Amino acid sequence: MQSTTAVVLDGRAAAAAVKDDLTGRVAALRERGVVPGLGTVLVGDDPGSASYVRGKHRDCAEVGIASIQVELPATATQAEVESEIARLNADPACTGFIVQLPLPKGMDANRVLELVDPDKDADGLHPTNLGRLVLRVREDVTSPLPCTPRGVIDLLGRHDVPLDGAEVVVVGRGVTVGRPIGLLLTRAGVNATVTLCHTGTRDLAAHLRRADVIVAAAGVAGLVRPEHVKPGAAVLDVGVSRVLDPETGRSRLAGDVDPAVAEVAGWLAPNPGGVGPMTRALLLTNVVETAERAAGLR
Ligand SMILES: Nc1nc2c(c(=O)[nH]1)N[C@@H](CN(C=O)c1ccc(C(=O)N[C@@H](CCC(=O)O)C(=O)O)cc1)CN2
Repeated sequence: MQSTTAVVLDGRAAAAAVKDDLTGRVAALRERGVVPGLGTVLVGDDPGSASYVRGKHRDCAEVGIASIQVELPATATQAEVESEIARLNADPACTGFIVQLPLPKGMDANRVLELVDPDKDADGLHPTNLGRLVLRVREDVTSPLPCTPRGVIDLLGRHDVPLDGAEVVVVGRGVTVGRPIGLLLTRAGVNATVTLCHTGTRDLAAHLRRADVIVAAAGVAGLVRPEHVKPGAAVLDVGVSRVLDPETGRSRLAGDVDPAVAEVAGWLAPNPGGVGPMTRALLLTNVVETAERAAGLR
């Protein structure tokens, strides 16, 4: 039995609080005749992606956001996906939408993301919205922000994890987490110093050992081990990969962080139960904020 010392950054509890707040805001919008609606575009039959999309629509039902679900087979062409994007851009019932990533091999995901109307970009991944995040270092960013990085910062803030002047090491340079999170964490008012590590990083262990905060989003099971973590550091496990469980002989999902890190870290966002539920909650937040802006409430 391991003795756990880290404070758990409980994403399920935090997401419940976010959704509770959103429920009241959606009701206020509905009173004004505005019904926020989230659209999702799911291409292919990846069971993980399908399950994430189902979760997003369950969340919508909980807070009163309408759901629009588009599903295309793995054989769909680029043109078919693009025509669904055009349809959602034009649909007044859809106030925000996402394209579930990853798209099947061979599809140009960047082109698809660029076709989403930036004012309906519930993921904050359109180049215009990412560009606004780059440009607005000191003022508030009033455009949608990428959901997972926003969830990470929200979770840290709720637990008073110090970020001002903190050394943050992010592992993974993907577009949904690694690349945008540095932009959010280095904004004036947050003031973290961010190192973005990736598969080309020469001495990852050395970077990890000096971090006050580690955000592990590499998709490599058990990558961050207790000997990599400075005592008292905050560790957020965002990575997901599939591994073979030697005890059951079955494959299962695994995070990037060895659970034994809880004995060294000051705070730990586990996976599952940490950042994942916040990704979903902040997606709803983006949808509600977009509708509030359109209704002149922000
Ligand atoms: N268009 C996007 N695609 C993807 C994103 C994204 O933000 N936008 N992120 C990930 C997947 N993702 C959301 O889409 C996501 C991943 C995990 C979870 C989650 O709640 N996980 C649970 C565990 C799984 C479960 O219980 O079902 C947890 O961590 O506790 C939510 C959303 C890639 N694609």
